Amino acid sequence: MESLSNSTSYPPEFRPLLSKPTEPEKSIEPSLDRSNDILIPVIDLEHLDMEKLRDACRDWGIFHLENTGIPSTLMSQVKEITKSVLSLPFEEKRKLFPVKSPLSYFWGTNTVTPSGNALKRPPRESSGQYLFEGINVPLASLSRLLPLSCSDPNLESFKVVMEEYGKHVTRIVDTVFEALAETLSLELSGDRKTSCLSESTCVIRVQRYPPCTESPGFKAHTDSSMISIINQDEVGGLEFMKDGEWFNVTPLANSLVIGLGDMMQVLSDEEYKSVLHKVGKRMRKKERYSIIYFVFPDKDCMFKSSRYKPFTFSEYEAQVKLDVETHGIKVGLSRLLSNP
Ligand SMILES: O=C(O)CCC(=O)C(=O)O
Ligand SMILES: [Fe+2]
Repeated sequence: MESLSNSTSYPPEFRPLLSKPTEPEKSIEPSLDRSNDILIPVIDLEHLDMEKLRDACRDWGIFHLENTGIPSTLMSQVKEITKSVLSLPFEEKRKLFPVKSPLSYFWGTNTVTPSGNALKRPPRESSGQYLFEGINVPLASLSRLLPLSCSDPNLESFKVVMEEYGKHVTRIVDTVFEALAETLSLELSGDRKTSCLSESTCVIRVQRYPPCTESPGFKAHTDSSMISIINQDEVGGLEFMKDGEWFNVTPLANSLVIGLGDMMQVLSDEEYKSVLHKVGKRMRKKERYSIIYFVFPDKDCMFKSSRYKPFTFSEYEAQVKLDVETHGIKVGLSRLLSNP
């Protein structure tokens, strides 16, 4: 059972909503509909089956990736250090990862754009409806953690482990992206490929969802990324939409979840679709952690396709940010249709 002794590690708005340890323990929460568990395709990175990969992308937009080559010790370290850092007292997280710095701590869905960037303003009152918190870790800015790391040994490990994890995921993304290009018969030059998978804009986001009776974690959205690599823990809660219905992504040990983002939808000329997903209600007594790696194109990467007006990635990001700030939701690619 989760102890509430660490409730001060949560934002004050979350605290009244956390599950009480005195509530009766149930193995399955009534709100967690197991009938919607579904086995998404499992792709073996060591023995890539192109046909299976194409079907997974065309019919699902989301799949498990196994045999990723990430050492199991590193996987455990990533999870442990994520837990340690996010369990620091709330005020300490704010101090260590200020809102305006690249390595920023955020909480509540209204503080983060769907492309994974923290909005530069404090959370609104209404942010209590979806409860989660996280730290944005742009890989290119990790070295800035160094001066901070003397003050807390956790931070030194956080930096080292995230850098190591980042290297592995970059390798994985490279292989997966090349395979996807092959399934689409896309002839991409080296420069185009580098521009589609910009290392300078890659972001890891570590997230924590509190034990909570009623509130879900993250509202339905598509990612603005090319590809997102979700490392969810055994608590589960990740859901996606297929043929108009929500399904649970049942956690699969030793694997990563690959989700296609909006930029893959455009690059593939809609052969593949970005996956609509959310984090729903979970086991009420358990915290949930996820580590997500978003791969974005370069800011000036230009996209030309049959359905959309030509645009650069930074134009898309700006549109998404504007929509989120003015309407509270991401409108997404439909903004850029050539024939709306
Ligand atoms: O926490 C998760 O598993 C997914 C969160 C998510 O979809 C996102 O951060 O874009
Ligand atoms: Fe997402």
